[in-house]
Amino acid sequence: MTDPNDVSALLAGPTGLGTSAARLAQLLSRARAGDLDPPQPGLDPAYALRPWGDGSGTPLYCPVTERINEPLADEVDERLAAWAKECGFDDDEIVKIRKARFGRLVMLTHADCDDPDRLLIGAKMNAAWWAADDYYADDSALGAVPEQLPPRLVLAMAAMDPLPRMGEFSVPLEQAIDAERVLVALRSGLEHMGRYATHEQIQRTCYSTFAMFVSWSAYAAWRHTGEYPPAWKYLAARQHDSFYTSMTLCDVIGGYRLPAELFYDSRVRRAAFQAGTAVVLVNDLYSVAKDLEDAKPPCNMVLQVAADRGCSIDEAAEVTVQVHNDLVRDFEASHRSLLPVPSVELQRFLRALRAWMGGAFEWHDSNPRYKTGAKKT
Ligand SMILES: CC(C)=CCC/C(C)=C(/C)COP(=O)(O)OP(=O)(O)O
Repeated sequence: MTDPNDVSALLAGPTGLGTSAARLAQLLSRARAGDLDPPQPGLDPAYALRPWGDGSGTPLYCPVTERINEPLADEVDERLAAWAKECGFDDDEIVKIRKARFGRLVMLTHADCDDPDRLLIGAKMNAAWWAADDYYADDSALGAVPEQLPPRLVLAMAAMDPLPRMGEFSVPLEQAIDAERVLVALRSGLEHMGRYATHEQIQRTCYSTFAMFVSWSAYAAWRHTGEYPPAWKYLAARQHDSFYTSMTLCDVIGGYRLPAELFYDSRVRRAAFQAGTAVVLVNDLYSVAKDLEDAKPPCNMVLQVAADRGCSIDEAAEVTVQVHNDLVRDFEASHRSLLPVPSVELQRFLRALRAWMGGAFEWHDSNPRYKTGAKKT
């Protein structure tokens, strides 16, 4: 598998002479085989204009995919499937989890980590978030019911952030969590993270998840009333329902700690939201057909724009691509403006955000989850 600008892996991959030398050797042998395309003129080689979907629309301006290592992805996916069984997912559900390739997602997005056990943190957490999203929030066929969502999310928060003991009232709560595979997955994924993360890193992830749950509750209200939001309001919800949540794992998986005063610095936070929202727009572009198949379609930027403007899906997709491309350019500018900050951790984190965007594009583009038979209207 080739990415035209994979040479940026040299800049952004794991540090260490052995790793860099191995990457260099790999790239040289691919260059000799004519396997690398030249960088696109005028672009930072870390970015490319990437055709998406059937290739007929305006390309996405997106970071390149920095690392593709299929055996590593397979290893993480194997471990993830074993864990999903322990959590209580049934055989059919495990087949779906395997197909979604969350192990491959983290191999692609966390290009600065070669350790399958650390990558497994991201695979477990993303699988658990997506399970909550599918089973509770989005997918009617899997039992998502808007009216039941907020109470279900309350238990999800309890699973992630255990309550103090409350005598007899703790017993039914613990039983309810133990009996529900999605809650077990959230709790267990976070426990795995706890083997590597500080308390502060864990709580960052918890609270960004809980903010995400507020957005899910807004969608549930909109779906329940049938009054879907205009695109601007949908984007306000997407700020916290985005891959920013997944990106809170970047330093933990990368094996370092971005100090809180930098993680929460408004400039860094803005860059992370730009990155997280950009990927979520990629997700919306790839999800249109899947979302339209639902009896009560979930909110989606393309669908909201089409409804607002009374335009076609293709036209609304173009608008979404422009918003995405502007966000990525804004991220690039944010990254550039933060380069003078003398923190190795911050510089690694910003590169990790960029790598996340590039890897997530590749994952969406190649994932069967986003290839459905539905026709565009
Ligand atoms: C953080 C995380 C992976 C949460 C899962 C839900 C989420 C924020 C997504 C980005 C997925 O959004 P959406 O529900 O639109 O995704 P699908 O189209 O169902 O894949």
